[in-house]
Amino acid sequence: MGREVQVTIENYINGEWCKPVSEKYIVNKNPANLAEEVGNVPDSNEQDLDAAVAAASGARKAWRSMAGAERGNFLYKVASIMEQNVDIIGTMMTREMGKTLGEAKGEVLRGIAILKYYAGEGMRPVGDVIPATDPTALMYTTRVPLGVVGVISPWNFPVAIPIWKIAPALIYGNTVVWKPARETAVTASLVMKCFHEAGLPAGVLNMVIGEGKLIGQKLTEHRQVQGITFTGSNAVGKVVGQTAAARGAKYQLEMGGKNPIIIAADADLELAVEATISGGLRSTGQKCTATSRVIVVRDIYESFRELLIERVKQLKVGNGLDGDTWLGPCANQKQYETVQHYIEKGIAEGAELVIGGEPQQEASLQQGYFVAPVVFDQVTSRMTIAQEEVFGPVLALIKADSFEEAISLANDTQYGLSASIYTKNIAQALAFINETEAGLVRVNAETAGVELQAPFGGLKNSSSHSREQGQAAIEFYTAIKTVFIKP
Ligand SMILES: NC(=O)C1=CN([C@@H]2O[C@H](COP(=O)(O)OP(=O)(O)OC[C@H]3O[C@@H](n4cnc5c(N)ncnc54)[C@H](O)[C@@H]3O)[C@@H](O)[C@H]2O)C=CC1
Ligand SMILES: O=C(O)CCC(=O)C(=O)O
Repeated sequence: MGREVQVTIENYINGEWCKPVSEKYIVNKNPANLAEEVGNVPDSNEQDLDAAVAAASGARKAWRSMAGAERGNFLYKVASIMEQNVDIIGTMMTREMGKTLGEAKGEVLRGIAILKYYAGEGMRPVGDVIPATDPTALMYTTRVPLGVVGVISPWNFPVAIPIWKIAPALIYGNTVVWKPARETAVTASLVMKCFHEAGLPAGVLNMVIGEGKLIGQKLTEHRQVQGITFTGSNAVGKVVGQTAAARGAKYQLEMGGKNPIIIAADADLELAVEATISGGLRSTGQKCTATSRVIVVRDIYESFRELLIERVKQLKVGNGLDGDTWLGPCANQKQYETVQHYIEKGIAEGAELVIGGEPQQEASLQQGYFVAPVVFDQVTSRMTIAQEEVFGPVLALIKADSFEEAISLANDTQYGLSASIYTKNIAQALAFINETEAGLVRVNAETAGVELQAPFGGLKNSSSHSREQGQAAIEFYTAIKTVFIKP
């Protein structure tokens, strides 16, 4: 690939592709090769956002008045268009944020499955009939959409996360203003193109690209936006929640994790090592559900550690478009610097860096944000790398004297998104399920791996205590209306 910019993308407002009012653009580069410019993306301002919110407000009435099945048909169409573009969207995702092509295409397929799932929601029951105290009356609940929903999405799952927010918002009758992460806005525009080609009525879904602290913040503050759904960092999530709450808007936050895997004394070590690697290092560790703390019971600590290191040595770091690459680069400069910061912090606080972290020697890797996957040994729960979200290919090994101590270490964090255990002992598995403070608990499976038909969300500081995906999504995107009819 040369230095030339590949594409210039635009905002999508009221059914049309629009230049940003500022006419300013930012260049997105390939994190695997910074010489490659992937696209020019709009640097929008408040006027672009106002136009998008006005379009979404204008489209509300007609969209919510349609039958659910009719709204569902649009989502089926989007899914079918996306099915024809899996390679294009997947390849762009890899070029724009670095994850391997296999993972990127897998994510597009997941987006398609989510669209189909929510398309079907348009035909499923809403509400209950509730006996009224007056036997001649009919009392029941129905659900109404919130109105305009603001979707603020991150760069780590640039297709699946926005779709798991946009699809339920639309099927339940809301209109949407979407602010994708600027870092993956070209991929976002390909997703938007699928909605456009499906013939969605003008204004129902709008996309404005720009800096989070401007467009995201203004979207959150906007009086004509009735709900805000956010996935990203805890620092920004807190501000989004406070801003929305201050003006009485509904909000939903999915934020960080510091997810533990417990390796019990009776675990199948081969399987546990595979799950640790897959959960911790796939997508270069940039998942909110990524395994970052590996809590191993003393009896098997040494054997597990040796197996893990041997296996990590085999992982091939490289450009995600190359077929033999297992691990791509960090997605952007900020993320790369964050990972370097935590590696230095881990060493400074006395953890032993057993493998990884060193600069890449291969010439082809010098131009990107590559980090060799890291395993830290001798980590204690009070160290920064055991407490703060790294969001990179860094595993922290923590030794537990007993199963009980392993659970208490697992819970020793402000976060509570996902947690897993490897054990063959049913009593231990049940104790883990009962006592672990996490919204997603997995036995003999890795910490990552969210299923679209099941509720997803965290405890403690990982979320605003709401749930996304599956039928749980209806709770955020609608309000209950209780109806009483007397003949
Ligand atoms: N839970 C998750 O899946 C994710 C977690 N993160 C965490 O966040 C860290 C930093 O990554 P960032 O990309 O900087 O995350 P971020 O929280 O800044 O970005 C997430 C989204 O929020 C937008 N945003 C930024 N400032 C905003 C504001 N003031 N008001 C409204 N929206 C705003 C961004 O443009 C993006 O669309 C990562 O190292 C990781 O720890 C990042 C991405 C996803
Ligand atoms: O584990 C997954 O598949 C989903 C991860 C996720 O939701 C995130 O990183 O934001």
